[in-house]
Amino acid sequence: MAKVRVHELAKELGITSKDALAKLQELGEFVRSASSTIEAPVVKKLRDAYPSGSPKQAKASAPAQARPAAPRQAAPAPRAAQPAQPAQTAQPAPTGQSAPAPAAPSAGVKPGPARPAAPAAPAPRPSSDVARPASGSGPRPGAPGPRPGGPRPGNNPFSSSQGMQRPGREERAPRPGNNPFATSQGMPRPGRDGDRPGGPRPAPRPGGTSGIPRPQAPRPGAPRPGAPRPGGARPGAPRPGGSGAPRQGGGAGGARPNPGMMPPRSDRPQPGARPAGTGGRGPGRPGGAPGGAPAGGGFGKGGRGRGGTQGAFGKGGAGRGKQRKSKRAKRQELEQMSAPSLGGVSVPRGDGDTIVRLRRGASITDFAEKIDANPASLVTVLFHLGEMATATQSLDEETFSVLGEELGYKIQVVSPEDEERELLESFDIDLDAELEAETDEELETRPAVVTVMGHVDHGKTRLLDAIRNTNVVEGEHGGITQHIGAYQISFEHDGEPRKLTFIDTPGHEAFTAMRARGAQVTDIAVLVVAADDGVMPQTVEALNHAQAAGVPIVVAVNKIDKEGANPDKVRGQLTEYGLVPEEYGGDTMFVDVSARQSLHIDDLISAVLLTADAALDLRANPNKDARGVAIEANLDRGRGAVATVLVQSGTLHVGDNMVAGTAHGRVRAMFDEDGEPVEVALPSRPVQVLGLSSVPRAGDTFLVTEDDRTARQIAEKREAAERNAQLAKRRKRISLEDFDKAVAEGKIDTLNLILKGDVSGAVEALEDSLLKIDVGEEVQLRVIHRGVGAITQNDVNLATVDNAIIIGFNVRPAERVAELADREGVDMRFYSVIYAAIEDIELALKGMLKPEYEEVQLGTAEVREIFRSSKFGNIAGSIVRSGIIRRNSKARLLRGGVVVAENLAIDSLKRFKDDATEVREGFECGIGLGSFNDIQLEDVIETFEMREKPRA
Ligand SMILES: Nc1nc2c(ncn2[C@@H]2O[C@H](COP(=O)(O)OP(=O)(O)OP(=O)(O)O)[C@@H](O)[C@H]2O)c(=O)[nH]1
Repeated sequence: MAKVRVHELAKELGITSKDALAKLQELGEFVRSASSTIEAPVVKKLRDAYPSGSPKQAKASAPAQARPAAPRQAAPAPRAAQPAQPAQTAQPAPTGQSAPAPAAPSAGVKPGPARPAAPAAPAPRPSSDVARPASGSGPRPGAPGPRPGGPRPGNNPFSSSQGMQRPGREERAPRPGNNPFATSQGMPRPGRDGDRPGGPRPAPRPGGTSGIPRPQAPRPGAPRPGAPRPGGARPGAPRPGGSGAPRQGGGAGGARPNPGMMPPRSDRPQPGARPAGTGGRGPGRPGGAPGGAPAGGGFGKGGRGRGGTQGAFGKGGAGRGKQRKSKRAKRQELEQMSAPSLGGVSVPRGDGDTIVRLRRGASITDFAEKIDANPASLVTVLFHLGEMATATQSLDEETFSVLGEELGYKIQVVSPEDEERELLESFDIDLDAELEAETDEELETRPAVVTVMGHVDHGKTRLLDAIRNTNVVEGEHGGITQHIGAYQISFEHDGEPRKLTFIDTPGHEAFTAMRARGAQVTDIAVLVVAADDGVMPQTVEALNHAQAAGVPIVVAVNKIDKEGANPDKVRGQLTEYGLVPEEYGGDTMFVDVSARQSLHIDDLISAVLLTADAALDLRANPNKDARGVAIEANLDRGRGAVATVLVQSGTLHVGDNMVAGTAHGRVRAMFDEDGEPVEVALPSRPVQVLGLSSVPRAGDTFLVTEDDRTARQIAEKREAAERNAQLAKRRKRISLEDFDKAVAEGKIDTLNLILKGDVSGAVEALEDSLLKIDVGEEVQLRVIHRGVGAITQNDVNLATVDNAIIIGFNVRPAERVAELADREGVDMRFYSVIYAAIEDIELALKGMLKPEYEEVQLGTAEVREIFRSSKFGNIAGSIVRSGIIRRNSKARLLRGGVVVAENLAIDSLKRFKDDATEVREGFECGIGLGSFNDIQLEDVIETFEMREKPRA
């Protein structure tokens, strides 16, 4: 006679399979699942337990039986993930709303009692779940394991959670990650759930714990249970394999065994690190702890036997199963011990402190590469954390940190400088280590590199010419002098020939542009101030740039030949900016010169040399592959990419393989500033290089590699990184709103400001007032630059380099500067009232500034025709009357000048048959307003967007 299965017997007795299983467990019979067959003696035992077939008896006994399990849950967990158990115990707590208190622990142990209680629960449940408790009171036909409430995806490797169907997914609010228009691709931020309209989402739990929102307890399986995950508030977040509460049996040794709770592979012991295992492992062992029903959810050893009956006899079957295991299986098992199974995939797990460094804009594939995981598995894990991303899609820092935290890794998204360092390290090139390893013997003196800066028309170009003509030692150059971006002169100083390199691109534009790329080229700055004009806004700007870069300054007081020249006034003025002349007891050298008349140019050069000798250690190792910076570059019709590079260390030879930024190639030829061919270029030597594949940017670093392949690969990697970084949204540096966050995270402790105003008095007043703000101990306020006039590209560059915020007082950005600031993520603020600026800064320092938004109209369109589509609803054939109509922008509908519908969006936008992103004034288009269909002829569709409001 065929052996009877648990569910059949349960049916016969008029109880649920679950209750039958619970009862069996209580009776000391270890049965794996409802579909397991049981031996006659066991059948009898169960029959005896239900003489009248009343399920009530079974239910009544359940809490008592569950109770012993409770201490287990509370017991200190031996494994890292086990402390996650509180989530399980916490889970049932809300169940108590509808079930008696003892049911709480039992829910984690044994869902039996919880389930009957559920029908009384008013909590919202998805229909399938609601149906299930109802059936729980009577025999459940044909439930050989999976519950009738729906298929149990337990054994489905693609299933979202091993054990249970995931509740209420479809009724959840769309995750931001799935929204292609979302501003961040990220996960729900900490605390965001609370902000969500309607509060936390109800997360009906499958399997009968009733539809209660998950408490914001540490997720079972979270590596650090004490630390709630940033996304921890996602109530309905899928649970990793077998994780706690949803699988009611998970809590205490899988007291309610169920195939759905089994790990994807029956022979794989669920690592203790995963939640269900926390309960399942120990007590699941045959003859285990109190309440320790074996074979818990397939985690216990007893559950490993193939047939259902083995389960009923516990130990024996398990033992044999173990013996039969092959070495390979054992190895796999071992591997799995450290590989949490989240959503049916196994991923190598970190210990919580393992640091993984990723480039900005890195993708899942990059992360997978670092932890030696399958990218597809990580995609699945991420999906289970509520975020959808492809393997190659760039993720932001927060998404990575959530993913990393789940898997036990600390993710560090590295800065472009670190990124560059790491990129080179992957080619076994460590420039820092290389420099550090250089001994004094290897280092040789190199010429100083000088940049000339100053206000417009104060004579920078003229001075550079004058200096160039002072090239007295090697005066016999034969070629035609040409501008290549830099030149070198030889000069006799103290009876010794000395060389100096001048960057021939006057002004601080080049200077900051290079600094913005992380290239520190200049050793010394010559600040040119016209003696007849005195200190002017750009003088101050230049000075600030040099000081911010920590570069010593020599002041050239120019145009002393002019009438009205007052060099002393210049000295006095600059003293106010911290440049105190030597003759006044300071340490800055001032030299009065006339560029036009070439007066005292020698003195100026001597002053530069003296300052260099006094302040700088100008040495480099010439005996290695060259490293340096591209100063400028252009595409020449005949010669291809022509780049002027400055060798900073090593020696550059014709024939070397080099990579400069994203350009690479073999040095075909080199020329100096006189157009003369050069074979080798030593440190501090600027040369024009031919042979690169493309044009590098000013400030791109270059280096010589052993072979052309390495050069090419570095260039390609840089290009890819750049592309990724672009994709990973624009760089957000620091804004007033997130200043406090950055401080809290320890990223910054100083708020750098650049102040620009219409008149100097206002700027000074603003600065004075700002510096009076009491900012407390932890943060500092620093004005790194102040000036009069429009906000320039230089201001933005400086803000980029020094992570500053630009305050514009009665001034606006110059042309294209706003775009640049936007691209670089520089926060610019405009004010016309000083106290408003002060108030904002103060609020920002206290972390209380919130952005304000205002509506800005984009355009209007008049409806001329209505197309009815069964698929898309009504489409408004319209003509754009003003501005532009942009897809996905917000919209409202006006009829006769009256708003008839708000909160609409341009859901679809077409020009004839083609999709359009935007349609301009005067053009016709088809507009779909989503599900809104009440469109009439002559209606006006008005579109607008919300923009951050500039503070007055
Ligand atoms: N009298 C006199 N005029 C000078 C001297 N140096 C420069 N100039 C004049 O000042 C004007 C501006 O000189 P530039 O060298 O072009 O000044 P700059 O600072 O390079 O100017 P921008 O490139 O516009 O920033 C020219 O007409 C020069 O001839 C000087 O020492 N004496």
